[in-house]
Amino acid sequence: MSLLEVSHLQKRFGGVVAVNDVCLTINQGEIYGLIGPNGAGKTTCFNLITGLYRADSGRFALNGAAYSPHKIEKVAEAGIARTFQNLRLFSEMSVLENVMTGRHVRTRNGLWAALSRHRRARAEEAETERLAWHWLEYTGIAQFAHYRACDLAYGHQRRLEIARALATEPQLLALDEPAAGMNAAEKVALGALLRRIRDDGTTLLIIEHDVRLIMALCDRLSVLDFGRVIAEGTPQAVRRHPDVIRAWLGGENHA
Ligand SMILES: Nc1ncnc2c1ncn2[C@@H]1O[C@H](COP(=O)(O)OP(=O)(O)OP(=O)(O)O)[C@@H](O)[C@H]1O
Repeated sequence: MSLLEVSHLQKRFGGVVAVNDVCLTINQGEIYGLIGPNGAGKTTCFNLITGLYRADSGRFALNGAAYSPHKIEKVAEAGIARTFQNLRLFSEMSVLENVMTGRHVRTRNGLWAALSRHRRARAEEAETERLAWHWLEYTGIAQFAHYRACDLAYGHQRRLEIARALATEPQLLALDEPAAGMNAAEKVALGALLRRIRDDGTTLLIIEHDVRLIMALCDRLSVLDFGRVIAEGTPQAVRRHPDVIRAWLGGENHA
């Protein structure tokens, strides 16, 4: 069953058509990849889906209903959470507090009420903290809960971004280059975490330059080139697609 359908998405920057008539369907419970050479339109596509940019044209449907990703908060409320290629943590806040900020999307009173002394807000805040601990355990960084985010090792900061995104209880978790800057062992561990997230019921959308990792991880993927989808399907099918070989993977390639 489809979770997110993107139809005829278009985005220009001046004379550049960054995303050109892109259609894709992400099914519930799968890991879906977006790959392509530099400048292919992956980030733009991702930013359109997650509300950072506004499309010139095109439509989105989430669980079969129209979805308009105009505002970041609306995107989170709709059940889509994302991480950023360049980490966007609250670097002076603790690891635990960072995850709690993710959870505030789902609480009734929100961050400001939580700062007040209202009894209901206090109870909600205790629940927020309990859930934040859960996500820290889940992502394997609970032992760093009281560190400042900026004092974590890079690989752990990436996990923290994932923990914070999971705290919003997303239906779709969108990850922008989650393996960037990681060593081989960290990538293997990341792959295991992402599979676990999928197996526990969250759908994933991933942009990643490490083709070997994404081919091993994704259930299906789309390949973009010059803003267009040139191939879509399982890693096995995509890897053999002549346009993909020509446009990008080529030669001894990384696949
Ligand atoms: N904010 C912007 N202003 C102007 N042009 C942009 C902007 N963002 C992207 N572009 C252009 O749109 C095209 C697609 O860029 P995009 O960043 O989406 O590609 P990408 O596949 O994510 O590339 P990379 O792998 O290098 O991150 C490129 O030609 C890029 O120069």
